[in-house]
This record gives sequence, structure tokens and C-alpha cells, in this order.
Amino acid sequence: MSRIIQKAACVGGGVIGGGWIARFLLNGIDVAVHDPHPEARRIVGEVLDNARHAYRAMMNAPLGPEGALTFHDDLAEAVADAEYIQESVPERLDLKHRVFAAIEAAARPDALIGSSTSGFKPSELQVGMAHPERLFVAHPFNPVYLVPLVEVVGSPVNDEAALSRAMEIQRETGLHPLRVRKEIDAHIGDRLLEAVWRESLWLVHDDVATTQEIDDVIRFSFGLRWAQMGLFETYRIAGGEAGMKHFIEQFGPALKWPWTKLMDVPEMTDDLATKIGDQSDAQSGMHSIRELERIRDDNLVGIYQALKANDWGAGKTLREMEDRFFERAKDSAAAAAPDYAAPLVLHETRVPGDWLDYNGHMTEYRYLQVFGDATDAFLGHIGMDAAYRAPGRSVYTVESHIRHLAETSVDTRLCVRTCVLGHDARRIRLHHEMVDEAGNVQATSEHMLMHVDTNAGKASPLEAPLTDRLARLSRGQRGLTAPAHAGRPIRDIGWPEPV
Ligand SMILES: NC(=O)C1=CN([C@@H]2O[C@H](COP(=O)(O)OP(=O)(O)OC[C@H]3O[C@@H](n4cnc5c(N)ncnc54)[C@H](O)[C@@H]3O)[C@@H](O)[C@H]2O)C=CC1
Ligand SMILES: C[N+](C)(C)CC(=O)CC(=O)[O-]
Repeated sequence: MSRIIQKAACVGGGVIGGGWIARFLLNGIDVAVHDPHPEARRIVGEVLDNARHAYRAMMNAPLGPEGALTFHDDLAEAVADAEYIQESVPERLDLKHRVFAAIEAAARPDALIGSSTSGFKPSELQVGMAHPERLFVAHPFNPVYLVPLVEVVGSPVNDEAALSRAMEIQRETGLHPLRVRKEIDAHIGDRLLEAVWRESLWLVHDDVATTQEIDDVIRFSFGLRWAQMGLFETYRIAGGEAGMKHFIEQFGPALKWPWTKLMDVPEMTDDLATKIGDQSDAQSGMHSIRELERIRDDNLVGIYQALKANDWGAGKTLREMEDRFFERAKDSAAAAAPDYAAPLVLHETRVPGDWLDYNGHMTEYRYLQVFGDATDAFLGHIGMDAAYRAPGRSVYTVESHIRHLAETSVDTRLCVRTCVLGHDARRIRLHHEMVDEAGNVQATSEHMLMHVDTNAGKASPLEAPLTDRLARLSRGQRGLTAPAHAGRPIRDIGWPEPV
């Protein structure tokens, strides 16, 4: 599975540019960056650290090699051989026009140019361009490396084939591109957000609620719902068995009641800005922005994983992204033809706070989760993907033995070293060793895996490509010495003498 593009360029590497850079790099695409900010390298580096931290926790698939990151003082040099260029400079039309003129002068004629603009229409951005048809809006959401939506907006002059190609590239990096049908100021997402933002400003202005109270209303109520169902699906359910029609009959008239001041904007006076700033400091000032980013990212990863378990919404996008990572890992293993004379490292993770038990250590079943994820990574590595499973072939774990050797604590970075201890026509005997960053072994596990015909519900012989990869792997692994504890049962400790 070859990469969809080799090289992207990011012009602007702030909050949003940094997020684009991280998404491209972690998906193995080289990125050339132009940002005149004297601390651009540090800022991008910190966004990248956050992104790596989030991907390690989020992805079951091996992350694979990152793309190469380069910084360029000269914009022309940065964009020269890029296939996809993403502009994320401040939201000023004159600045964006100057940047597009410079990009056009230096970019390949077939390079795609996306703008992160939150509000400008593509036809406004395209003014003055020699080839406006290749510039489009690709509006992402913060943090770009985690939130999947990107709104793709063209004007009547845009080249549809170029837009489709841009969306294909975005999809390959785990994004969920939505083609906005008509250009409109602030696209779709920001129009919705601005409505909530305007009303929130009124509520603070009129002393109805503090910033904390408004945030609580969102996060303890509809914010929870919106990660999994949008407004219309949620309201359909709220209509009861009669659905949307009943909902509209019941709540339609409220649209004309004075529930909202949405057509009106409070004047952003110094007093209002200070009030909001002070309330926000009281609400969140105890955390640095970096801490808040980590809290946000860890929560998003948790939500993502819950949605992935249901193959729903953004969780489905994550699963598809993992499938692509597994595919790439399989291909690079095949291409690299490793000699397999050492344990394989196919799974890494970090211990989040909610994995701890009342002893303050990683709770028992999370060990099995980490080892189970490592087994899945191993099976992906030898070729068991969705296509292999589709006709009813899979692998079940029929026996496991875990040894808990250390007190694994929160935030520990773990990697799992995997060895094959043997296999026959239907079974694979696997050994995992869970180690922390310093190389201390936290736990080991041994598993017997059985290949099954899931339609018939019984064991069946392993098939190609699993058999081919296993044959190659076992040539190297056969020489490894099995750990002394391998194959040992839990020792019998007998019973105390009766008293
Ligand atoms: N911050 C947000 O929540 C979101 C912002 N956006 C859009 O993304 C764009 C960028 O916004 P942010 O990243 O928030 O701003 P930012 O201020 O964090 O970053 C802008 C970056 O552009 C750099 N820059 C300035 N002039 C430049 C030039 N001539 N060439 C290259 N780089 C230059 C600055 O040094 C800075 O690092 C805007 O169009 C904004 O509307 C889109 C989605 C969300
Ligand atoms: C505030 N904002 C308009 C820049 C926000 C966005 O554009 C999208 C987001 O990430 O919320």
C-alpha cells in the first residue's frame, strides 16, 4: 500500500498549521514548513509531542515511520515540490492573498492548495490568482491531529477532480472530509459554533451564567450527546415514537418565542472582555494551556475508543485509520523482509489514569487488554486483516497465562516485545513481554491462539498469507531461547495442615 502522497507543505505552523503538520507526519508524509515566527520549531515540536502522545494512546496499530520534517525560511523552497499545500496563516484576507500569490509562483502546477480559513469563502480567497481553480477551503477543527472533520469548500471555478483528489488525500490521513455544497461565510461548523458562542456571550454579559456554568451545561448535557449523534438524529429520538414530525410540532413554535437573541451580537467592550477573561481564569487558570491540551486529548482519545467499539461516527473513522496503519505495517514488513531473529515490537501504549485500581497500579484486566492489543498487532503483522476475516476465518485465544512483575503506574509508556514460541497447522504459541521506557519488564504473558472457521464454529488450518509470513517468521524466531517461565503453570501451593 503506497503512500497517497510523499510530500506536503504547510505554510503557517501555529495552532492549526502545527496540527496539520502532525497529522501529515504521523501518517508517514514528509512535511516542509514555512513560518517566519522565531519560535516556530519549538511551537510545532510541542504540538507534535501532544500528537504523538495521543496517537500512542489511541492507535492499536503500529504507528510506523513518521514523515520527515523540514523548516524553510523561504516559502518558495518549502512549497516547491509539494503535492499538497495547506495554508494556515492568520485570518486576514490581505495576508492570505499575498501568501497565495507566493505559493502560486513557486508550487508545482498540479499541487493542490487548501486553506484552513475559518470564515472566508473560496471565491474571496481566489481573487488575483492565476489558477484559482486549484485553491479550495479545507477547514479543520482543533486539534487537527485528532478531530477528523475537514470542511472542503469550492467556488464555481474549482476543478472537481482536484477537490476529489484533495479529499482522497485527506481521507488517507484519517480525516473525514465533508464536501460543502455551496460556499458560504464561515462554512457549516463555524456558523453553528458562532450561534452558540453569541448566545453564550449574552448569557455572561447579562450575568445569567458564568463561563464555568455555561461550559458545565454543555459538557454535562448535549456536549456528551453530540460526539455520537448530531442535532437532527438526537431530536428525532426526542420526538418519541412519532419521531421528527412530532418533535417539530411540539417545539417548532418555540422558534418564535424569545428563547434566543441569535440575530444580535453583544458589543465586545473592554468590560465584557475582562469579565470573560477573569471568569475563564477562575475556571481554568490553575492549568497551563499544555495541561489543558493533554486533558482534552486524553478525553478525546477515550471518546474515540468508545465510539470505535461501536463502529460509529468518528470511531468508524478511527477504525479505518487503524486498518490503514496495519496495512502499511504489513507492507513494510514484507518489503523489509526482516530476519525476525529478535522479538517484534508491534504495540506501544501509555497508562492513562482510568486504568489504575484502588492500589494505585494498573488494574488486572488492563494487562490483558495491552497483551490482547499486542496479539492483534501481531496477527495484523502476519496478514490477518479485515479481508482475511471477511469469509469467516479468524483466530481465537484459547489459553492465557499472565505474570505480573511490577507495579505499573499511571503515564508509564509501555511497549510489548513479542515472540512466537511455536506453531502448527492450526495453533500459534505466542509470548509477550511488557516493558517500560527504561526497559524494566512489567509483565509477561503466554497465549495459545487457535485458527477457526467462524461459520462452522470450529478449529481450521491457518491459510495464506498467514502461513507464508509465519514460515518466514519462524525461521528467525526458532533460534530464540524460550524464556525459562514459558509453559509453566501456576505452581501448586497445596493446603495448610488442618488444625
Ligand atoms: N485556532 C482555531 O481554533 C482554528 C483556526 N483556523 C484557521 O486557521 C488559520 C490559522 O489560525 P491559527 O493557527 O489559529 O493561528 P496562529 O496565530 O496560531 O498561527 C498562525 C501562524 O501563521 C504564521 N504566519 C504569519 N504570517 C505568515 C506568513 N506570511 N507565512 C507563513 N506563516 C505565517 C504565524 O507565525 C503563526 O505561527 C486561520 O485562517 C484560522 O481561521 C481553523 C480552524 C480552527
Ligand atoms: C474559533 N474558530 C472559528 C477559529 C473555530 C474554528 O474554526 C473551528 C474549531 O476548531 O472550533
